[in-house]
Amino acid sequence: MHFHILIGTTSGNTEYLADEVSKALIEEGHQATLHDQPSDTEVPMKNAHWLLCIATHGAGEYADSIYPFMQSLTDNRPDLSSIHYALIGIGDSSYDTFCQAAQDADALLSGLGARRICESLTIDMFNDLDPEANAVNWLSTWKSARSE
Ligand SMILES: Cc1cc2nc3c(=O)[nH]c(=O)nc-3n(C[C@H](O)[C@H](O)[C@H](O)COP(=O)(O)O)c2cc1C
Repeated sequence: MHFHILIGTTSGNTEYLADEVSKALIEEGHQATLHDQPSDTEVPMKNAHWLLCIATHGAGEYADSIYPFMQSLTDNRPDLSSIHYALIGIGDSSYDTFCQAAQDADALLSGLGARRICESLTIDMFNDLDPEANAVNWLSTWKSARSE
């Protein structure tokens, strides 16, 4: 299966995490394409599996690299009914707006018809000692949801 990994990062932590997830998928024989500046000309907008890895910045805002893509979805409202997605939110629980961007992305995508296939993972950079390992472990949740 081919997975498109959409990265929302400002300072690079999420890119590192997405790389580790991508390696784990490839080791299992899947294809993975990393989109470090997602755009609707490059990310397949039909019949695709997306894994969004999104950090929250500002006061609950999308991280810089994915902000334009999310804005484009908000403005253009494409039909995403053939998209399956899963979501890893990255944030810091010392902020009131903990992982707000991932929650907003979830609401936006489901409102455009995309189907989330498993519970999202929330990574707390304040407390989580090994975020990359947590994300790779969580992949098994996603994989078992796909096989149902
Ligand atoms: C200026 C700034 C604002 C932040 N705002 C939030 C926030 O509102 N909510 C949250 O959960 N985390 C917030 N964070 C924490 C980041 O999500 C966390 O540091 C994350 O690892 C950044 O990922 P990145 O390196 O991929 O950009 C903020 C971090 C910074 C530096």
